[in-house]
Amino acid sequence: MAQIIDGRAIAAQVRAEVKAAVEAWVQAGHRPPYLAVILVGDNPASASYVRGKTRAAAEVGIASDTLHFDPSISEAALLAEIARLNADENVDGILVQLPLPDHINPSRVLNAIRPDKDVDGFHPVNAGRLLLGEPGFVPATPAGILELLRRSGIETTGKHAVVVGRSNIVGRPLAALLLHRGIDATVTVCHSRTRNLAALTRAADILVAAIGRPRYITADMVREGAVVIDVGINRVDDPGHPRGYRLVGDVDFEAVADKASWITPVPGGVGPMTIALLLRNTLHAAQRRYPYP
Ligand SMILES: Nc1nc(=O)c2c([nH]1)NC[C@@H]1CN(c3ccc(C(=O)N[C@@H](CCC(=O)O)C(=O)O)cc3)C=[N+]21
Repeated sequence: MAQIIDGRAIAAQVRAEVKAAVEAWVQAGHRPPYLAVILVGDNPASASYVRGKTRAAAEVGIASDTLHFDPSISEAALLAEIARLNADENVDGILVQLPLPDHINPSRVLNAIRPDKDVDGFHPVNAGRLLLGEPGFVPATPAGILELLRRSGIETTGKHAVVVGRSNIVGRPLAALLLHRGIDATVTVCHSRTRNLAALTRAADILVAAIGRPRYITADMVREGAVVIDVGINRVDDPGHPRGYRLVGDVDFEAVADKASWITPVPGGVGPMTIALLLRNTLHAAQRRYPYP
């Protein structure tokens, strides 16, 4: 049976560190870090993630506002809003919650955010810096995964990490991070067109599932003793549950836990780390630091 990587506990530790650093920053005479969150429309999952982020920010002493726009807002109006936040010296971090409505081009919006306020790390400048191994903002989910590995004492040097998923917010930046000096994993990136996926996932010392399909990774796809990181957050209907749904990951948890050496649960694994690392990025934005996890 695998050891469970307790993302809630590790995230609480990161948040406590951020809280202490924010206190020291304010003690030194600075105003508290400030995060502007842009939420367009009323996707219930997005609204709930945004509430989670702003609540967690308040708990560590980071000020924030959620700018909530009607789904009919034009791209031009949204860009004007970002220009205003870019120019506002009292705004340290800007986060545009994804997904955006279909009539808005997400890259045009993300590219408009000043890279030094881009606490999500989605701007091409930050993506490029990450690829080159230069200091910049690292997207919170990949940074959180590295922190989970590091704080669990899991060795990455020379290990074969197999990342399933090539999204701009998880798979690609995580692959870049795993290649960094000091982390030194050997990285394979798989995706929906990969042939014989199971043969590749079975070769993983560290398997990261960021596919977006409930319980896609089954026990036969996992090598005995592998470390399994589940990035999936899938809502599945569950009438027996108070919310009417339940969260499941991209990994068939019970069966895979029997083979793995370490595994992250869903909920309580990567999700809470995403929020904690966003807070750390916001602190670093306020300090005009280009961090490096
Ligand atoms: N611009 C942007 N930045 C993001 O970082 C971003 C985004 N857009 N769009 C959506 C995804 C998703 N995401 C999550 C954050 C926290 C949890 C989280 O805390 N999950 C809890 C459970 C929460 C619950 O119970 O609903 C857990 O896994 O334990 C999940 C998912 C950030 N995202």
